[in-house]
Amino acid sequence: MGKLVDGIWQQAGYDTDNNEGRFVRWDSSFRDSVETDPDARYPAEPGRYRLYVSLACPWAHRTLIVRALKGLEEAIPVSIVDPYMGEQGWSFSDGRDCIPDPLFGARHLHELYVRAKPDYSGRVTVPVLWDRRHGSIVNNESADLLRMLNRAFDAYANRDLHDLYPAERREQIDAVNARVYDQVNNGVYKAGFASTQAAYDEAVGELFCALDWLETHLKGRDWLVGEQLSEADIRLFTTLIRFDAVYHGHFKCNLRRIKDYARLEAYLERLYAIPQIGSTVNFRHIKQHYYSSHRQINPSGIVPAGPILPFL
Ligand SMILES: N[C@@H](CCC(=O)N[C@@H](CS)C(=O)NCC(=O)O)C(=O)O
Repeated sequence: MGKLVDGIWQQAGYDTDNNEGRFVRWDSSFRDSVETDPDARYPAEPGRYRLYVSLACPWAHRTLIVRALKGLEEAIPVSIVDPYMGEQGWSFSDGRDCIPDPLFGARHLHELYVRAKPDYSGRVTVPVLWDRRHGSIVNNESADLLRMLNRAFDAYANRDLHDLYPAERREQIDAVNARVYDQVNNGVYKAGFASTQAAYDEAVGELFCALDWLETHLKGRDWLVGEQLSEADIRLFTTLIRFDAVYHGHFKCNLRRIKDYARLEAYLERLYAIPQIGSTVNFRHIKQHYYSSHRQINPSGIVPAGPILPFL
């Protein structure tokens, strides 16, 4: 595990020492947008952009779901990193379900970051949307990428899909996203990487409080906001689907499993049953990545056999 400092790769874990044992997520660095306007710096064009993802990563997973729901597989090709994130960070390999980098034959994802910005300093994360024309990273923030994939590429989408962020629901979606991001999506990481008991207790308490709230919120509802799937559901799904298999054990989020929440479990199954969503889930990469990469919390790197789940 490491990061780039002035374009040079260095070993670096997550710094919790300066935050009383708390894991603090960094801000994404590349925040440009692909637009429908043909005169924009990054206009939507088929084949021009490439998405770099990990099938293990819940943030990257969001983008794969919207890409599949919209039928953008041909317009936006994808590279899939190896699930093991080792000393060189994310790497490309010819492992099962991996897709190497055809543009530069890169061995590691950090090579792309340096191509985009030779003096880049920061963590090297997925997802990444790469622009072949300018030879740069357009954006590496999944929340932004979801919005782009939702509308900007409509001219090249092979499937009709309703707006996942409709104007009349934005306020509600933003409110749900804010809580789900802090206490659930990032909440599991705050619990898993906490380096003091107090920081762990705080994160786990907030996480299960939020899950209890979601369980109540889903009473009489199929979706988090409104009458149809929205980006809020996709953002929650990628954490829920990993929960019982990884976060419960590896990140010590073990007060309950999703299986123990009747409505959340039914909701998770409803989402998983959507073919374009279910087909993006890869438990082999998910379990392999977390258990083998985070040696600070699982020194042996052993990937557990279970649990036995309906999805696995
Ligand atoms: N805010 C970013 C977070 C992305 C992120 O943290 N990705 C993780 C994988 S799950 C990563 O690439 N981590 C590499 C590292 O920690 O060095 C987003 O939502 O896109």
